[in-house]
Amino acid sequence: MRLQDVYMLNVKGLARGVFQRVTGSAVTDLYSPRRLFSLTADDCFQVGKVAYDMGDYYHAIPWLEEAVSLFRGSYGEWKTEDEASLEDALDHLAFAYFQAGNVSCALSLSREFLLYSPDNKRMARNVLKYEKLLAESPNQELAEAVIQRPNVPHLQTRDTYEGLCQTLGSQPTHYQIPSLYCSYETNSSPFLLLQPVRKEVMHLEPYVVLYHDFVSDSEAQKIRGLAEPWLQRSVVASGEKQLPVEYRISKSAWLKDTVDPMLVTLDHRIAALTGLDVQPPYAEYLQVVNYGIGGHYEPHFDHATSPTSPLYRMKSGNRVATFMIYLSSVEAGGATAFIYANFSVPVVKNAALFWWNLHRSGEGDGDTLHAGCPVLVGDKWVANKWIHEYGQEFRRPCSSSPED
Ligand SMILES: O=C(O)CCC(=O)C(=O)O
Ligand SMILES: [Fe+2]
Repeated sequence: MRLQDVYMLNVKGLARGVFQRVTGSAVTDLYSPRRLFSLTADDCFQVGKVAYDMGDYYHAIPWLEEAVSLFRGSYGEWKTEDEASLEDALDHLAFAYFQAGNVSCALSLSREFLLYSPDNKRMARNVLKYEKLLAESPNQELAEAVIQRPNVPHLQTRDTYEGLCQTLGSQPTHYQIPSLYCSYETNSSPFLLLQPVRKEVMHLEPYVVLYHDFVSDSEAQKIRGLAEPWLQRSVVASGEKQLPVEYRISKSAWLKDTVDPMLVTLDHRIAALTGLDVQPPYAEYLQVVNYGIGGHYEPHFDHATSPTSPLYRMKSGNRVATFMIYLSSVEAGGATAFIYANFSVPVVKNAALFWWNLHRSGEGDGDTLHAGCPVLVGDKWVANKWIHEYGQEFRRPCSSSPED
């Protein structure tokens, strides 16, 4: 349902196995599967039932509609794996419509139910109730109640966020801005002089750059393999505690440099490229993150915004910068969206995204609000290296100007 909302997918299409965004009359393919895997009536019923049980009729109705229409089409053909039937779907859909204020739909579906189960007393009572309601206020018949999508209270930036996720990172106008250029980065490091890294400036304020082929395929695979046995549901800082939350759905693991010498090499490469000190305690261990289908990280800041944040336990200040490596590709979805800066970066396997979270004054840069869009198809892996303020005093000198 999250995927359906964020990518504006239509239920009929999903049930047929296609991933299309439908806005008005425009239809865009977000993913073209090589083979169509369609959903059964029972599959659609199960999805609708999840929403129904939460009282979320906005999502329940289209899924139950699809279930009813598929069950109708195959009535009499009984599939052994089916848990539900046309009657179950009609029953749930009728009640969902009633709850949503559409009594006439509730009535006709209930009558249809009685054709198949004429002895059902509960349904017979419902039919009488709906008939009475309609007789009392005949306008109900016309009431095409529009149900609102359940609101996600903490996500005020939802529309911008979803728009940026839907474009899947393609923002052509950005490539027409001359200050956004590509170059070979050596950063005066002897290490990089021998093998420069291809740098793509994505945005200036906040400064966000993408380093292509920062790791090799085998390094990415190795990092994923090292983390895999340690993966656990991701948490976020909430006050002084760390908690699992709906707005961050992924698994993650911390990898100490002592786990494998390759991680030391990786640190040296990050240090050469950023010019920053990434030795503990000036940077955190590598955090490897895995998102499954529907996994996401809604808009957030990487730096602490409260003085009681557990991020300060390292006693090396706030997170001055983020260095995030894409350890996999994805088939669809999963872009990294910068909400206020209004751009998104597609998942580019082996590339690394770097940005400053803090101004030179030490103040958090509110324009770095960003998110990991839900994965539509695929298995997304990233690794975060969070670099702290202390240790960088001569590498990124501070400034009193709040703009710097
Ligand atoms: O997965 C992404 O694209 C973003 C991840 C992120 O922002 C984080 O882990 O803090
Ligand atoms: Fe983040």
